[in-house]
Amino acid sequence: MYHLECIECHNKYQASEVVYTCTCGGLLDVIYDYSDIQITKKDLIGPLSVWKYRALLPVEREPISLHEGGTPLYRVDRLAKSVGLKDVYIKHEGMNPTGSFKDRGMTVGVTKALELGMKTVACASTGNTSASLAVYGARAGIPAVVLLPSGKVALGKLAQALMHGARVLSIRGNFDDALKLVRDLCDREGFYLLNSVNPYRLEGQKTIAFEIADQLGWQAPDRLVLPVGNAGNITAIYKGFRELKRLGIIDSVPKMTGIQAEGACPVVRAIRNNAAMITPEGKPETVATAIRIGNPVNARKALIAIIESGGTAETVSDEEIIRAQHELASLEGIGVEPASASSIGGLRKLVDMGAIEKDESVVCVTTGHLLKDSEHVLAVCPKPIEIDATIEAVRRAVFSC
Ligand SMILES: Cc1ncc(COP(=O)(O)O)c(C=O)c1O
Ligand SMILES: N[C@@H](CCOP(=O)(O)O)C(=O)O
Repeated sequence: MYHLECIECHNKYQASEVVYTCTCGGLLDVIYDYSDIQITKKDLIGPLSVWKYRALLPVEREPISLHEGGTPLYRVDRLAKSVGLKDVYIKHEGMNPTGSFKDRGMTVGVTKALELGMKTVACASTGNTSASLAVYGARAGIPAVVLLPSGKVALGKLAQALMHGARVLSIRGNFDDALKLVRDLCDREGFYLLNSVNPYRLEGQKTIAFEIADQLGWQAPDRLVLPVGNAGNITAIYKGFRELKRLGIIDSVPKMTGIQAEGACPVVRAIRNNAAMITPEGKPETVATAIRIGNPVNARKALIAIIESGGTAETVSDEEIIRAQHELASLEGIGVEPASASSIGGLRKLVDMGAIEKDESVVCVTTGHLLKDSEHVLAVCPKPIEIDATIEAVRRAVFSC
């Protein structure tokens, strides 16, 4: 049993209602009757996947699934040494079916759409959400409409949305404008909104916490570091860890640590200013297009997650993001898109500042795959060396520095 509840005024809504925010404007959470959920570590033996944790997911029907979740948790000792820590892991969400963590949310969200009898799904996106919605919409056999900020979406993501048959609208405006428009469109046309303001979508994403704890032998790391854009993922993962603690499966919740780009950092500013709410930024800008967001819809939930857990938030420059992306790729063989690399850049910066203790165990979430944004890769890496097709030319090119 579960219902929706406003995080501000605690007004309750039935699970069967199509509602995204409270009448007071507050964000909603899915609240379970936890006394009804009798799961122990023994019930959770078996291969990882989102649907392994079905007892903690708000869905009754057969899921629309492409085997999402079950992503690797890599121990990264060379990176750890380089930043000055002992225990660092990467949870590589780029290994999901469409190459980002959004699939965890969409498998639950699109399944919920069918359960609620919705006929069309829609979202605004900086790229990954739309790629995932297009794929899961196709899998479910229902139309998807996606609104993207014109000229600011990585080609790999755009290609996914197009190939999987979404109706792709390129908006002359930024992501925040597109989100406002799609919310209006969904209200007017009865489309099902699958941005992270939809609390059911975030339920899928909380399984990142379940998997990390599962992979660490039912222990939480001391700290979780991840990029923050629309701020849904940090709140979803925090909820996941809190639920495990409430059920007695883990003993502690990690310090939730959000990283934003310098040019799009309303959450970091709010944390620095001890503010209860963010001040939206009108012109967000960063090389990490996935987190080029000035008015994160889940800001209130994210601030609560960071403050309650004893975490923090920090910015990284575009140069730091690109350096971290190179470092993770070359030191550890893990290829991620720029937004994801911000968590590594942020980790280094926080260690240098003394804000992370040397003996903390840290999991960085890398949210999207390197190949999502190959134009960026080609722009920041050296060009291939073009030579004649002779062994002499090959040897000269191999051995010259
Ligand atoms: C690759 C990637 N990383 C990070 C984020 C930020 O996640 P959130 O919006 O949940 O804060 C996004 C998009 O939202 C993304 O696509
Ligand atoms: N980076 C996101 C932005 C939208 O976030 P959402 O979680 O609210 O859907 C994207 O990939 O579009």
